Amino acid sequence: MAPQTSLQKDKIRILLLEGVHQSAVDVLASRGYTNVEYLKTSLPEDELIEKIADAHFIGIRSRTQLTRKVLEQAPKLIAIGCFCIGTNQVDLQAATELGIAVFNAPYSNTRSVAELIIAETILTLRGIPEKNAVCHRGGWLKSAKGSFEARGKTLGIVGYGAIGSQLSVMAEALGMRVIFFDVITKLPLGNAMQVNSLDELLAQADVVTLHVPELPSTRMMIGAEQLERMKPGAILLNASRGTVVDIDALAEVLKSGHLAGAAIDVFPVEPRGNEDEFQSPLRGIDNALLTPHIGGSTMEAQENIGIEVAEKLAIYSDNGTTTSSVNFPEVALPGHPGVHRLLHIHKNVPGVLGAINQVFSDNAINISAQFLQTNETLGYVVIDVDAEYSDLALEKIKDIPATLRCRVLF
Ligand SMILES: NC(=O)C1=CN([C@@H]2O[C@H](COP(=O)(O)OP(=O)(O)OC[C@H]3O[C@@H](n4cnc5c(N)ncnc54)[C@H](O)[C@@H]3O)[C@@H](O)[C@H]2O)C=CC1
Ligand SMILES: O=C(O)CCC(=O)C(=O)O
Repeated sequence: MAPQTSLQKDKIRILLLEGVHQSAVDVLASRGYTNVEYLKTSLPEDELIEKIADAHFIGIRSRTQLTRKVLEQAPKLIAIGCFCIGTNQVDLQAATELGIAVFNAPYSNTRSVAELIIAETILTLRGIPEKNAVCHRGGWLKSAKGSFEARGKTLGIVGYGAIGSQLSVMAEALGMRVIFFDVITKLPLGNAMQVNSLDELLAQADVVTLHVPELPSTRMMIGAEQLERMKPGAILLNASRGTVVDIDALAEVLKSGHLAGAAIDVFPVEPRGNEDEFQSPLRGIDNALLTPHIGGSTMEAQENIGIEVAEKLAIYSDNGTTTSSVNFPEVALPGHPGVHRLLHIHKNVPGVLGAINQVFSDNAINISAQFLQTNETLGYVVIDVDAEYSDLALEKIKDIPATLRCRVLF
């Protein structure tokens, strides 16, 4: 039988947005979590605030914005599951300050994105987006002009992380020369070569592909200047985040012919769901291959993500384990048969562990096991105690200054 938590499991409310895969619902149900509200789209802020007010867990993809304002109105929220790689849609600092754990699936859709980029590299080098559009209008663009093999061309990867490095190996298998730029010195796979600057990469690459996270330092990293520095006839691919590229400047260089093509999966503003209109300055530009943020949307990836993130949420709820959390100190905890488990999340300031232990000493409560892990901001203390003492201990440790959240697992 699954362990009980501080609430009956059917009282634990889970809000799943953006059509996360059914596998998530199945995993949660198999662990006893059936109080799930499932929506196919993201929600506008006012509706999100209304729904999150009662939620203990929320599952989102890339569209839902969990801002500080939203999180401050989620008094019961224990954890957030990002059913994707990126976590830029969550105000991580606010989540941390509020003691809310954040989980994601850091590798589950890596392969899907890399495969899409390989396909787009070939399609854009052949001018297929434009030829396809012309055919749809009844035209016939049978010509080799502007069509190239991928073999022998230079692929410039910006961000050599999980996706960038996987892509590197696949592109070399096609006979491409691979260069990459990353802010960190990375071990190049195969014959790939790290270059020293973005400008160096832009000057050499026939195809530039972006795989950086959304950060203040990556916002608009490809603007008009960088686009001008790309080789005439080069191609830009973006499946990272929409804020990384100045989309108006990109529309200009596609119209002017400086770039031969682009494939764009992510946009500064994306529709909330499939019913909303997609608006972009790239609409109507034939040599721009546009996709609706589906880099990670394959059946394989979505099913795996559903399982991975739902398991992380359920395990955290069941026994307090935070392994691979994005913002919490990581603790892999054993089971706690026969004892109650107190979870105490606090600001990482001196003296909290001492204050907690003082409570146990003052009240003569025996500790069966204790775990402590901290990161820069948070301290996470887990204490197993005899069942009869857990209510008293919870009451006392809740009042310790610097406490953010505190709960007991039965
Ligand atoms: N289109 C889609 O559906 C998907 C999009 N993504 C996006 O792709 C991004 C990358 O994913 P992963 O490769 O898994 O991330 P990762 O964290 O493994 O790699 C990112 C790399 O970018 C580098 N980097 C950071 N700032 C940089 C800068 N200013 N210049 C150059 N390099 C920089 C990092 O050092 C790291 O090596 C995610 O953060 C997400 O936003 C991820 C999955 C699906
Ligand atoms: O599938 C999604 O909704 C988002 C995919 C993505 O961008 C990510 O994993 O970071």
